[in-house]
Amino acid sequence: MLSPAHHPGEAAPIIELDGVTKRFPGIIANDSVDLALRPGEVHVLLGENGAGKSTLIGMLSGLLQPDAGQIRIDGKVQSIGSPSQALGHGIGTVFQHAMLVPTLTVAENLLLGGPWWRRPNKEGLVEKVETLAQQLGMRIKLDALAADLSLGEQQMVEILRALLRGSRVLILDESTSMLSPAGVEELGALMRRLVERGMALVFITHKLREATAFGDRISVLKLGRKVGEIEPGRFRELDEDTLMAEIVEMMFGIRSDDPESVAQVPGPVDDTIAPLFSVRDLALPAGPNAPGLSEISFDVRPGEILGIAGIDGNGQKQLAEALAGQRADAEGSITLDGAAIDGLTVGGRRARGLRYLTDDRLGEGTVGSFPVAINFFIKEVGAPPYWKGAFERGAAIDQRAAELIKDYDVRTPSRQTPIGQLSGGNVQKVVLARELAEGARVVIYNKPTYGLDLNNTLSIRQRIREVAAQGKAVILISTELEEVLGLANRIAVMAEGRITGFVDNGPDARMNVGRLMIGISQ
Ligand SMILES: Nc1ncnc2c1ncn2[C@@H]1O[C@H](COP(=O)(O)OP(=O)(O)OP(=O)(O)O)[C@@H](O)[C@H]1O
Repeated sequence: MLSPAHHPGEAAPIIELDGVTKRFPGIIANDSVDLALRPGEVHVLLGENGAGKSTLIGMLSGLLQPDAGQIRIDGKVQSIGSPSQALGHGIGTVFQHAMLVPTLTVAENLLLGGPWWRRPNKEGLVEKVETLAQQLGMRIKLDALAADLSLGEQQMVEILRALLRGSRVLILDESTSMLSPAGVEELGALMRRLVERGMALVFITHKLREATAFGDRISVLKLGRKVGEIEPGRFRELDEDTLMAEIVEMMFGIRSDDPESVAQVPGPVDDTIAPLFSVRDLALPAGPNAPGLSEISFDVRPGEILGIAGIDGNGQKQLAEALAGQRADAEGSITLDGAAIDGLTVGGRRARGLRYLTDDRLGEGTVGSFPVAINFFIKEVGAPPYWKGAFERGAAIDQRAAELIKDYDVRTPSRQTPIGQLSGGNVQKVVLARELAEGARVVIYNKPTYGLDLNNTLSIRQRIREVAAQGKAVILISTELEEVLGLANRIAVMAEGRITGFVDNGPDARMNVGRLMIGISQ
C-alpha cells in the first residue's frame, strides 16, 4: 500500500524559477514557467510526454540554458551554467536511467567525480556512507559491482551520491518508472525522510497514485506551460477523488487557447463489419529494461484506425515488434483476414500485407549510407522485379524510385543521395512509400511523427487517414494524445505491458484516455 504523505509548513524557497522560457527550433518547450522549490517539500511535476518536464529539469541541472526568465537561488539571481555548477549550488539530479559505471563497485562509483576526486579517501567515505545510510534507513552494499545491483539499488546509490555531494535540492526524474511496487514504496519512504531533513525534492512521475501519495505540492505542465499548481494546504484538504479529478482536468482538460482542441474527432467504425486483423492473448516475457506484454487482445476492422495511447515505455514498442514478427518469444494468436499469421516470419507477414513503420526510422528503418532509391526496395533485395539474383536492376529501381519520390513528395537532392543526409520528415516519407506503395493491408505505425516539424507532421497524419480510407486496418501507436485523438476511431491505452482500457473516440475521449494513461481505471 502507498503510505499517506504528511505535510510540513511552507518555508522560503531554495530555488525559484521566474518566467523561465526555453525554445527549440519550432517549439516552445517551456513557456514562461514559474516554480518554487521549498525545503521540506516533495514537489511533483506532472504532464504528458512532451509537456516540458525534462526541459525544465535540464535547466535546473545545468544541461540547458533558459532563453528568458530568471533562476533565483536563496533569493539571488544565479545562472546554472553546467552540471558542475548545479552541483555547486546544491542541486543533484537522479536521471531516469542510472548513470553508474557498471564495472566499478558502489564505493568506487561514489568516489568518482565527487569532492574526493583529487584525493580519494575510502575510509572517510565508508564512515559517511554508513552514517547516512543508517539515518535514512538505506541498505548500501559498498563492495558490490554496480552492474550487479537492481535498478532500485542503483537509484539508491545515485541518491546517496547526490547527498554526499551536499545536495539540498534533489531531482528525481521518473525514478519510479522501472521499479517494482516494493521498490516504489521504499523510494517513497526515503523521499519522505529526505524532506524531513530539510531537502527540497522534485519528483517527476506519470502515475497519479504516486503523485498523491508521495507529494506535498503538485505542478502540472501542458504544452510547455504551467497550467496549475496544488499547494500543500489544498493538497491536504481535498479528498483523494476530488484531488484526482482536479489533476486530470488540469492535465487533460481542454484549454480555450489550445490550438489542437478544435481538431476533428473521427467517429467509430461500423462494428458489424468483420475484423481484418485480430490479436488474442498476446504475451511477451519482460526484458532487462523493458516491460513484458500480457493478455493483449484487440480487433481492427478495415478502414479503422485503432490508436494505442500510453506513456512512453509501457510496452508499445514491444507490441509493435511482436505484431511485426520480430519477437520469436511472443505467445498468442494473430490473424489477418481470418488466416493465422503468428507462425510466420517478418518477411512472411509482410508478404501477407502486414507493414510496420518503426519509430527508429534511421536505425532500423533505413540504411543511412545507401542511396534514397535503394532504400525504397531494401526489403526486397534479391527478389524480382528490382533484382535479378544478386544483380540490381538499376533502370527499374531508378524509374520506380522517381515515381515514389514524386508521389510521396520526398525532398531529396537526387535519387542517389545517401538517405542519412535527408531530414527526418523526408526519411519518414521514404519509409511510408516503401511500406505502403504495394500490397499493404494492415499498417502499424509507431510514433510516426516523432521529431518531425509541423508541416511534415500534418502531411504524414493526412497520409495515415488516407491509408485507412482505402480500407486498410491501421494501428497507430503514439505517445502524443493529440495525435491519437485527432486520428483514431477507437483508442486502447497501454500501461505496464497491458491494455488497461478501450475508449471510443468522441467528446469524452480525451478525459477518459487521460485517466487511463495516469493509472485511473474506468
Ligand atoms: N533538444 C531538443 N531539440 C528540439 N526539441 C526538443 C529538444 N528537447 C525537447 N524538445 C521538445 O520540447 C518539448 C518538451 O519536451 P520535454 O522532453 O521537456 O517533455 P517531457 O514533459 O519531459 O516529456 P516526457 O514525459 O516524454 O519525458 C517536446 O515537444 C520536445 O519534442
